[in-house]
Amino acid sequence: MAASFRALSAALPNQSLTRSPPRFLAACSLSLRLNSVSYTPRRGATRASMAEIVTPKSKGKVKVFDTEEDLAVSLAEYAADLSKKSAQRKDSFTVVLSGGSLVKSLRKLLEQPYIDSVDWSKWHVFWVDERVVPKDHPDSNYLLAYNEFLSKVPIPTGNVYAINDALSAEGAADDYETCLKHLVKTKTIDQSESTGFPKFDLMLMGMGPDGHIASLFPGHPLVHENEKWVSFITESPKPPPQRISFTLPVINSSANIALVVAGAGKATAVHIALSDVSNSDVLPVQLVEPEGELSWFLDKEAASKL
Ligand SMILES: O=C(O)[C@H](O)[C@@H](O)[C@H](O)[C@H](O)COP(=O)(O)O
Repeated sequence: MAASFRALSAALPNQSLTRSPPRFLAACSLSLRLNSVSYTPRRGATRASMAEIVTPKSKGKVKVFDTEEDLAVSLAEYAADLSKKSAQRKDSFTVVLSGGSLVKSLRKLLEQPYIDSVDWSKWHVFWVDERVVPKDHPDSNYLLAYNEFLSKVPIPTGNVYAINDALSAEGAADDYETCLKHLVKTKTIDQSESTGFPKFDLMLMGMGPDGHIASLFPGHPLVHENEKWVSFITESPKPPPQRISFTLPVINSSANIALVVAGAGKATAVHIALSDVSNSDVLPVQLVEPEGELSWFLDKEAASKL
């Protein structure tokens, strides 16, 4: 698909709201269909070029952007739309963040029109995983999100749910689970009618080059935890070793999940996740199948093996 994508993106800049006829990509193990779309996001944002890959529903909607900058523009529009729809319906918009490069990709929400139009007072922010370090430690996902995003938007401080960094990994996981249970009881967080697990409005996650999501790593037993809401790991292959993580059933009870993946180092895992190649060790990312909608935001390097 690499060559087809390059050809398509070269053709995109001069189009406006046009959609080319679907193209079938013989090179893919899955019959992926590519629709090219050039669109102008909301007033104030710059134009972005994008290709959509049509996959079976369970694999989600896949958008491939020419650049990470275009990806960030579209991600802001996506998050702002969900925030608006949710705010029309209820008092809270529950958003879950991962660590890593995802947070930087949220930067366009800090610009117009979103910074003024999003109802930040309704946002409640959680972490799908957190490193068990003090909140002011450079490895802290909370610190990263605070520095890059949370300190720049008017989300009430009481709506930001960081872990208790005075506890052990096990203690912090239990404490976070108790916090979620309380918020489900008070109806700040929705609850899935089918699974009983919390149902977050939007989960924004990165993916590691090995196909891990949150702190669910390939081959680790935590991937199969299906009772707890939040669990812990003390020997994470990605440093630091001590982490807490939402479990897969919580992740999969979400109303919306965005997997935000950029860079050539992720291309193999993206290919495995979106194609039908059979691999003996299923990657955690392959197990993401939310109750609601799954959307992939890829740059062309991450999509280069599709
Ligand atoms: O705390 C963490 O380490 C993360 O939550 C982790 O799951 C991350 O999202 C991926 O490793 C992708 O990270 P990058 O986007 O930085 O590669």
